[in-house]
Amino acid sequence: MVDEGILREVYRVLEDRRDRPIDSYTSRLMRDDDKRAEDKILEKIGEEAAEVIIASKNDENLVEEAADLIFHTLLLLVYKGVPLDSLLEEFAARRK
Ligand SMILES: N=c1c2ncn([C@@H]3O[C@H](COP(=O)(O)OP(=O)(O)OP(=O)(O)O)[C@@H](O)[C@H]3O)c2ncn1[C@@H]1O[C@H](COP(=O)(O)O)[C@@H](O)[C@H]1O
Repeated sequence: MVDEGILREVYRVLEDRRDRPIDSYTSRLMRDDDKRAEDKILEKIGEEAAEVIIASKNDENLVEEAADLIFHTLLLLVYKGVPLDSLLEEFAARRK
């Protein structure tokens, strides 16, 4: 069983791609070029959200599509400089 530490690990890689860009998918998304980085990431989130809806309706690939949506949302948070702990604290604060 994989534990949730994988999310922290991936987050750390994304912060590294932001701070020390290489030729990779996430570094490219976080770089301003012909399109602004933020717009590229937001566009991906829109696409992935639509794919989650389709996957759910068709009962097909829901886990994969949800992972894509969550991944690109994490990428946005990284790009905006939000620490993972802020997200985790927000969930913890909502816990009743
Ligand atoms: N978890 C992911 C991950 N999930 C999804 N994706 C990418 O997100 C994209 C999903 O977009 P689509 O489903 O629209 O597929 P696509 O048609 O290939 O999309 P486009 O590339 O054309 O936009 C694909 O290119 C996937 O490869 C991811 N890319 C990277 N990671 C993690 O991020 C880390 C850093 O990635 P790199 O920047 O590639 O090193 C990796 O080590 C992984 O742990």
